[in-house]
Amino acid sequence: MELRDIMTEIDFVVTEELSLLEAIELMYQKKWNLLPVMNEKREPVGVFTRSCLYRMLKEGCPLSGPIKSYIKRHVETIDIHTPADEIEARVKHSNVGTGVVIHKDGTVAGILTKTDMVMSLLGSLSSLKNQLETILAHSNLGVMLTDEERNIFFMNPKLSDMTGMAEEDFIGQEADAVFPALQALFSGKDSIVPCETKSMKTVATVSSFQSSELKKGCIILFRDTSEIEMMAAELQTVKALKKTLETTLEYAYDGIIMTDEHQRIQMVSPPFLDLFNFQESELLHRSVRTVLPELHLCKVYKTQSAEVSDMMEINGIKYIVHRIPIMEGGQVIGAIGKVMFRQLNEVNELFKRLQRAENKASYYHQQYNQAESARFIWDDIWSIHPYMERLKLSAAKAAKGRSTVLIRGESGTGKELFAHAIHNSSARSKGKFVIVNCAAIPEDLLESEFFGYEEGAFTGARQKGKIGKFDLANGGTLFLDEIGDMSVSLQAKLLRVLQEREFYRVGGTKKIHVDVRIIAATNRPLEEMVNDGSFREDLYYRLNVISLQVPPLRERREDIPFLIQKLMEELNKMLGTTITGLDIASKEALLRFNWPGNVRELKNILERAMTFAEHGKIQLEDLPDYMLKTLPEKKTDLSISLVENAELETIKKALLDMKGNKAKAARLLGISRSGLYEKIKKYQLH
Ligand SMILES: Nc1ncnc2c1ncn2[C@@H]1O[C@H](COP(=O)(O)OP(=O)(O)OP(=O)(O)O)[C@@H](O)[C@H]1O
Repeated sequence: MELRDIMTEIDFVVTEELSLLEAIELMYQKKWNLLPVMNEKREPVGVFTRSCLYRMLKEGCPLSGPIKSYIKRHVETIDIHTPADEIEARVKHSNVGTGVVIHKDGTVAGILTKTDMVMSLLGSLSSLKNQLETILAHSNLGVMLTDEERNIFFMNPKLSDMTGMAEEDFIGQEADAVFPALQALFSGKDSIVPCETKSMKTVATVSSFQSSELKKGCIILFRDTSEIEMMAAELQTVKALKKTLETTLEYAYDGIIMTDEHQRIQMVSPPFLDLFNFQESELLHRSVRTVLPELHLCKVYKTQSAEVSDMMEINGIKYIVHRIPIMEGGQVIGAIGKVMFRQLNEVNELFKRLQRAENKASYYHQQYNQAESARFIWDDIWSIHPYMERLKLSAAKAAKGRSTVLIRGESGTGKELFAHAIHNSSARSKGKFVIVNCAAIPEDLLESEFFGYEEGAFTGARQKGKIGKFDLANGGTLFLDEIGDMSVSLQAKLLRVLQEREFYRVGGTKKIHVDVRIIAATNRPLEEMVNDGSFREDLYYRLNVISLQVPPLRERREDIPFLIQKLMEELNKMLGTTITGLDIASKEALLRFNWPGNVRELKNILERAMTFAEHGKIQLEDLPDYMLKTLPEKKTDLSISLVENAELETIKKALLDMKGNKAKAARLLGISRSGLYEKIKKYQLH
């Protein structure tokens, strides 16, 4: 097209006197984009464009008066020698501020351009384009642009990665031919579609664009779903972990509290809430320092190290607390507080039990070390009962001689104690005190236990031989406990040794002479056994040279309080306890009980009660059921008044303090001896 053709479409207007307003009106009326500008000789000097007008309006140019001066300032002429076709091209493609200057003869004088305007517009457009390109290049979304016909004209590097194809392979292609899945997007059926690409799974979304400046078309975004799947899986794991943690906290035996890096409470276990009587809402997201200062959890935020097994006291109750910081990258990002409370008593109890067991073990160890030597003396036989005191005196006298002693009495009355004390106060006290429990050794071993055996006496027997108890006790005392339980045949052998003071070892031929003192004990009715033939009469007479009868506890009830006191002192040492006494009810129960097992039973019951006692004193509930159930009824004729009761207690105490000495007790009480005897009779204190 000739330039002339362009210009012929435009009416030439004399603009010398043209006001701006008129120029605008003219351009709008004629729908012109260009307004040729003529000089006074009606020669065209330039072209005025709509954008020039807009700019003038924006800059606040007066709406009247000639525009020539403005044109002179803002419109410039380019080189006249510019080739016509280039000028034509530039005119055609120019949007703003460009015009053609035509000479009177119709030849082109040059191009008028608003260079500064065009350049700045182009400059900002290109920097915007650069920015867009950078964003698209680094985006982790695949981006594809299509024109109105859905032909691809752009794709970013990420989409090349996703598809494994170069940009050139796509450009110009129809998008839905390359990705058939996109048809559903273009048709509006789906707003998001899965799209299999070569290297990964993606989903695609589409949105259309339309601009007067740009072409119409679509933007298609491809998103890598493996990332989303990974995030979803991670989220799932986090959710599962949270649930596990919540369940653990719910069933944790201890009180547990967790805080974040700002010391705000994030989680609390139900036992913790129970313990401090809180609702969860009162603690969650609040500062642990404010709501639970006594926990001192903030310490670990400073020290950054765990504090394990600290003792804490809240409202007078002791707890064990662990404070543990949660660290990440050398920073405290939270803390855990663990309060142990329920186990504390159990731990204490276990600890106490362990201590008792240890004490007991060392006690027995001590006793074991003392075996084969008599451990007890007269002072170890605790009693205030006059009969017992007399018995001890008689036994002490008997100890001085060489005669055999037979100690009779119910089980647990202290017969063995007497045997020890007799040995210890005898001339043989430096010799061994050897105990044989005739009821505990199997019948067929009893003989070898007594007399020992020679080397090689039995096949399979210990080749070295064995020394018997008689041998062992040579020069000392042999205590034959439970003598009534010995077989008749062995009774004969024993009798022979007692008579001849000599014996043969099992399998031996050599006579062995011994100097042994025999003390025997039994709770069996030997006389009846002699009558029915189960105990040899001659042995009975041989043993029954000096006979001591130890009375059962129920026949010497005055001894009970004294024994309780002494046994408790001993047991406190042995068990490591600090029990100070008994309450009235339990004391009364112990006094009333019949004690079939005598002192041994009393000792066992006290040991058990002291183990269970929790308040420093034994109470009724600490005594065994079997005992409480078998308590004899209170004697009605003994029902006494409060005053009498006080009197009875005072007399008992006086007797106890004076170790049963009635004369001293009467003096202590300030009454006559006969007066005391009367009271003893009245209160059946025998
Ligand atoms: N008077 C006492 N003083 C101190 N402890 C006593 C007294 N009487 C008995 N005991 C204690 O009672 C327990 C039983 O005593 P012991 O073994 O001497 O009785 P026993 O009559 O020999 O019994 P068994 O006939 O069953 O052998 C022992 O622990 C002993 O220390």
